[in-house]
Amino acid sequence: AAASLDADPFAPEVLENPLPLQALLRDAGPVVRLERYGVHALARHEHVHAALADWQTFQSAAGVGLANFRNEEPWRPPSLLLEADPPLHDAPRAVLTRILGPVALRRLREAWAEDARELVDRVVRRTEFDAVADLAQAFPLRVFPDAVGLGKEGRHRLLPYGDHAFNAFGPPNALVDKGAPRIAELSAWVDGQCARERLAPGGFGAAVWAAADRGDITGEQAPLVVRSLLTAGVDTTVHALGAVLHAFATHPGQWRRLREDPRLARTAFDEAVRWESPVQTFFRTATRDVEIAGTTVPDGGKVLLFLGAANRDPRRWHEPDAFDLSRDPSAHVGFGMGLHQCVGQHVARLEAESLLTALAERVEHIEPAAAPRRHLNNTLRAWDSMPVRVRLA
Ligand code: HEM
Ligand SMILES: CC(C)Cc1ccc(C(=O)O)cc1
Repeated sequence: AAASLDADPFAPEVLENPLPLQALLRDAGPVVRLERYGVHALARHEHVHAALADWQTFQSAAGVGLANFRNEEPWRPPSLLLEADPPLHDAPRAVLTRILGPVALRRLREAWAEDARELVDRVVRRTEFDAVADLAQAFPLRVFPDAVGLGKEGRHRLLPYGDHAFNAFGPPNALVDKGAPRIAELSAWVDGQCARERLAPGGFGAAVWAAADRGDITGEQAPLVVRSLLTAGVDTTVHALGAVLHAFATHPGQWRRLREDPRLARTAFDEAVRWESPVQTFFRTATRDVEIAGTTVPDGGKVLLFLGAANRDPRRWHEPDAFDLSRDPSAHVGFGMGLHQCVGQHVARLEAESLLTALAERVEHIEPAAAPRRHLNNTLRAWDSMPVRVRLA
């Protein structure tokens, strides 16, 4: 029978430092029973990868959180991408694939590079600042809402909305309770921003509505597809940028490598997504009694995928705990894998490339100025603050 643990992956001390539990889960066996939540956990790269690739057996339509939509009401109408299986998933996915694809993003490259240079010039002049507030949060919140076509008012609601959405994938714990009082107001605002008339021409949102006009998706689906952008597109990139800045601030040799070869910016970002895994975990639901490495997961059983653990699995990675720009990080599962693999990953990479390239031009050295402070979330590995000191080039 599978090993079983009474550990709580969503306990504050584990969210603060998940590495010990990740190692415990990987070494306990290919499948581990988490008694506390009545779910099975996969933490080795091989099995996480296999489950993500097998969307028929491990579905998303019953929700990718602990809540099982087969017998529980979702807290909001399910996403047509994240919480849908084919065929419902197909058209919304095809629409976003085109809108967020590398070709479509070329038109944003120069504007985002210029925006990053302006922001970096202003921030690094202070030589000491908070890399989270002044860069990791500031840059995405400058460029992404504009790219979607949001109005100027109320953008400060995006982060807390996403923070609650990511907490809601976990169990109903104190972190979910923390976001509950505001979520009705935040949801009303976010849902309002998805209406056709609220979205500026030329943005990702307007492009979704244009797809509805062409009949690629229906008019009822269009606002939900825009909601996906607002839910998934902010907190993820904010905390991934926090991760790459923290990686460079604590690995001066890697910063030197980037300065010598700024083309490494994209690789550096994917290596940081592997090393830190801003999205640590989420679930799938078994669509039949399925045997994994000798353990049977029952039909309807929830399977918790530990992306962060898989991204540091010594069975797959040489020196997994090292942040190393010389490795090829492309097999990481930090963006997922297979049918539901992140459709916004090219947007995230362009944001990171813009910001890191601007920083590498201006900053000769970056280091921590004080201990950083983590932001706890049931799904996201995140920072609240990261004081840094820089020496200008
Ligand atoms: C570094 C930043 C990001 C990370 C780490 C990340 C991570 C992920 C992961 C792990 C998944 C797979 C979920 C699953 O398999 O159930 C995913 C899916 C998705 N992401 Fe991202 N994401 C990021 C940025 C973005 C951005 C910027 C957008 C929008 C512009 C976005 C939109 C989506 C959507 C819509 C899905 C659902 C895709 C589907 O189910 O077909 N993400 N993301
Ligand atoms: C890592 C994923 C759980 C991020 C995410 C969140 C929300 C959506 C949506 O479609 O609302 C899509 C992707």
